[in-house]
Amino acid sequence: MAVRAIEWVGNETGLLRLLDQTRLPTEIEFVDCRTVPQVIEAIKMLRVRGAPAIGVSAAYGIVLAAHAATGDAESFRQLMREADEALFASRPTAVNLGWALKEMGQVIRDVASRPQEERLRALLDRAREIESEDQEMCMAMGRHGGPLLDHAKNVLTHCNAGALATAGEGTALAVIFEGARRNPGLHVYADETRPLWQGARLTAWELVQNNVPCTVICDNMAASLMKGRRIDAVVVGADRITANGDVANKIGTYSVAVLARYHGIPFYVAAPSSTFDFELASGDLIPIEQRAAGEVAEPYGVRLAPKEAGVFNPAFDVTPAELVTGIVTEKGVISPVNADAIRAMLR
Ligand SMILES: CSC[C@@H](O)[C@@H](O)C(=O)COP(=O)(O)O
Repeated sequence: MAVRAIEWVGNETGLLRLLDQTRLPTEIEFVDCRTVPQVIEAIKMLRVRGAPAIGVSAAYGIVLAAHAATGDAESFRQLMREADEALFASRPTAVNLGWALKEMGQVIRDVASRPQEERLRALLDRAREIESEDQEMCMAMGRHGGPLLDHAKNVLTHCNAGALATAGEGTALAVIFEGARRNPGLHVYADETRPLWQGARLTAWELVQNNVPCTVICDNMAASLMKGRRIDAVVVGADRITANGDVANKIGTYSVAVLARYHGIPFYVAAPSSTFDFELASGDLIPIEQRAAGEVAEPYGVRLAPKEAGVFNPAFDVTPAELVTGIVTEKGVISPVNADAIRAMLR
């Protein structure tokens, strides 16, 4: 992708530049964040979104928080604690956010007593590493997952798990891009992904940019395509995978998984190790973000449902492990999915 979704601009005292994903695909606009509240606003409003991307942004958010620190170790720790808690609370489901903050927490502990320039340098170094590790994990997922699509003509994906959602080429889209390089006829169906159209606006945009043939479908069309044998595989990303292999991802993923099982179509999840949460035994323990009613009833200011109607708007659902054919990680494909296989591969 020519434009970068996330970029740290400058040295230790620089700023975080985010591609404003709410404006895509019609406008390429950036937001410059110089403070933690600006990063939190960008995460909450989905200017930056996708599990790995919000983890990387939060890591840079900690560097921004440290700009304001001038005092001793204790006041530095206090300031960092406040920033960590505020960033952590910005979105609840993707575990990458908490994972990245934990990584930064280790640096905070190590450098609290050091001079301010050293603190900033160490924090920026770790945030940059988190970003480049994510890039490498994306590449590795592509390498491991691409061959799964060698014999596919049509692949379906849901939401956006591409370059916009990560620091690299994506998770599910890294697999699909590599699949398309190996198997140039590959065509992608992109679920539009209601209510915020991450599929129609973002995935289709990325596929077009990369010259991969794609067709946008409404979320309720996959069943009919599958029945007509027009989908050979499904590849999606994940926001959190629990110890037993249950997968939280964008709302609607679960229905795609059920449909895939019914029609005998392989259903793959692509996710880096930062998306695994071994502390949660199963998917019913994952906190699911509830978002504003207006996203469903009045998207982009156009009222669709009467004001008096109730609205249910969970941002994610959980697909049980038994519906997942395999999980593509940076270490390889885990298949069939079970807790022991996951631990053995990632530890
Ligand atoms: C590599 S991104 C994987 C997931 O984070 C993605 O599929 C997803 O559900 C994103 O949801 P969003 O609400 O747009 O942040």
